[in-house]
Amino acid sequence: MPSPLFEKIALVGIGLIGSSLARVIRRENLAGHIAISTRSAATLARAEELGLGDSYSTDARDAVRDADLVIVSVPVGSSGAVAEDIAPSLRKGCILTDVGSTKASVIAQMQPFVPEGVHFIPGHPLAGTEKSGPDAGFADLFTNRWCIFTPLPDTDAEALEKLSEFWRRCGSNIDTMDATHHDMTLAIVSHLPHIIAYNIVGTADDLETVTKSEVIKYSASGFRDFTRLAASDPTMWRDVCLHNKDAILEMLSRFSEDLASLQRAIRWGDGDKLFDIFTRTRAIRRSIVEAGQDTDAPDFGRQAAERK
Ligand SMILES: NC(=O)C1=CN([C@@H]2O[C@H](COP(=O)(O)OP(=O)(O)OC[C@H]3O[C@@H](n4cnc5c(N)ncnc54)[C@H](O)[C@@H]3O)[C@@H](O)[C@H]2O)C=CC1
Ligand SMILES: O=C(O)C(=O)Cc1ccc(O)cc1
Repeated sequence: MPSPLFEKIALVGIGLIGSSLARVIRRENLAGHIAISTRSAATLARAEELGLGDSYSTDARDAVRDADLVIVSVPVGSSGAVAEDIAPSLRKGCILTDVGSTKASVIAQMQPFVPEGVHFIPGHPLAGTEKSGPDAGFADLFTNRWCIFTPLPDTDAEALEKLSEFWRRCGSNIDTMDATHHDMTLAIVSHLPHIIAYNIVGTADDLETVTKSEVIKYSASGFRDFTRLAASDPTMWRDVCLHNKDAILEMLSRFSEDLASLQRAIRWGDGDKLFDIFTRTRAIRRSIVEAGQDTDAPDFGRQAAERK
């Protein structure tokens, strides 16, 4: 077993992502000490019952003191308040990172509070589920998933490499990009799918002719995938929408234009157009599967291991 990468890791927020980190940090022996902090006493008590850490506090300042890695895993709208709270207790030389689904807003909220000598490296693991809370996490969540960093111009290369090594040991592949590009990309591949899911499930629920029991009865199809996404945490997704507003609105307007074009093809019976669009999108799915990127495939783990 290699020696721990960090002496003390502080996890601020112990929901799906924080608790998955706690579990993989323990399994891979990545920290000499895991300090856990979260706002709610009940959540903290549950984390303790689950044995996720070595120390527990509702006071984030206590948890981060002497930590050489601090990971903030809270809804993106709370990042600024957390940064302001913990700033005076951060150890000089420590790495401060986050896992938020949006990056420009998190940087704007957190950076002003980052003390001189602390390495702030914004991050985002592209791994998750519709579940939340400390019971929902699992150690393999990050296996063969991307973790994207959006470093700032003055980010220390050594600190970035150390944090990359941490995420590699959590099982992830690393990529870096600027925050604006991240937010645009994630708006289309992650934020819009969730918004569309919330919308379609809400629409179905509103329809008086499609009673709730029919929604349940016939949902063993594409609709079922939407209901999974639409069960995602409301606080988290409210914050994503409010904090990636411009990119989401841009992608929604493109989406609406393309949907209107599809609607027109259906209205006018333009079968060729429909066939062309559906053929193009099928090719995209096939290229994902052929590239071995279909993480839902039953043998994805094996395929990924063989590629390494
Ligand atoms: N759920 C997912 O699939 C993914 C989520 N993310 C990001 O990870 C972050 C955390 O999400 P989850 O773990 O899913 O959420 P969660 O709802 O499971 O957990 C959030 C945690 O933050 C704590 N918290 C909330 N406000 C706080 C505050 N002001 N101070 C201290 N603690 C606070 C809660 O008590 C809870 O422990 C979010 O920023 C989200 O955008 C990133 C990748 C995937
Ligand atoms: O559950 C799913 O399908 C997800 O897409 C999970 C997810 C949600 C938010 C992120 O920022 C990253 C991953």
